[in-house]
Amino acid sequence: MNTSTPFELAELQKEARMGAQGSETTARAVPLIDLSDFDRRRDEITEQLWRAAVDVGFFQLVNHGVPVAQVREAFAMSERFFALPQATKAQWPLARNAGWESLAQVRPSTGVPDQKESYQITRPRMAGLYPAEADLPGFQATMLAFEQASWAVGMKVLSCFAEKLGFERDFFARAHDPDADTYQSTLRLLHYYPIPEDVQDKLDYVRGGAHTDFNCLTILYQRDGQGGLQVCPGKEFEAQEWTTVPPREDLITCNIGDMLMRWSDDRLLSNFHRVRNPLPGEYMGGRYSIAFFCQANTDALITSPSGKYPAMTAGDYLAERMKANYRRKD
Ligand SMILES: O=C(O)CCC(=O)C(=O)O
Ligand SMILES: [Fe+2]
Repeated sequence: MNTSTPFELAELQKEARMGAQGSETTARAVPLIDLSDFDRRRDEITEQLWRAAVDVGFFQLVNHGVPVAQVREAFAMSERFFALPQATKAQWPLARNAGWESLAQVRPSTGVPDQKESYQITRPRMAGLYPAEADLPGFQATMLAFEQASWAVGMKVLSCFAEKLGFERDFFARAHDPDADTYQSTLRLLHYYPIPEDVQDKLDYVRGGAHTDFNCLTILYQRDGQGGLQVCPGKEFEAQEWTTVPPREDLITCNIGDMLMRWSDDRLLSNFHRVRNPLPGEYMGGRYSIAFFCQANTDALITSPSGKYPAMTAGDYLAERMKANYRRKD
């Protein structure tokens, strides 16, 4: 664990203290919220989302409108992508949330690289970063459709938070305008490497280090049987008790990110989460997950109504967080 906290943002100072193993608890549950019949049930759903967001900061959505066939298709494409040779993927190096990296993300909580590779799609920044159609037929179209479907779920949830915060219903949809060239929401394909046999009984718990997300809201897809995700609610971060988030392919896991925490004056708290290594006897193969980060457009000004946080554009905010995560590449 890092003992010094050489970071300026308050979020990063907190994060640098979250690298310990902590303990696991089953005492709290991840709230499950049904989005079916959304327009008619909007008020009821808004109350449920708000309670989950305020109490725990993470929740799962069922009947969210993204067909499970589409989720499976996205995962199948993701597996095909990561199966490409390293040298091929290295042609699309990560820069500003677009492109591929392997073992490059060092979370401030752990100081060691996450045991994963990832590929990020931030639409306005993708020139030269997609595989050729001949090499991976249908990849780009599948991922762009999935990005759009995920954006729609994210904006539905954020529209409920907007109303509770006293903003216009479409406040966040405008701040995440997908047609603007300042758009910076990101679809991230993740692949945690399979655990080699010779270290299976020597693992520490870190596969992906503890962190809060930098964005407004995360939409996360997991695969049945590929667990490991754990969360620690923001308001309980001192206790460092972690709860497992069930990996179910029909659910979307959501968590509040730091942009929304600032925008809501800390009424909505971002939550720490991590991916722990499998324990002896658990599945030791690769873990695939897909995240969609609702990140306000670069020119959106994140203000804190009480003045607790200085106003900052979402572009500057994200750049600062990225710098702290990819220090070695600066
Ligand atoms: O892979 C996961 O389940 C979590 C990924 C994550 O937290 C992230 O990329 O921010
Ligand atoms: Fe995350």
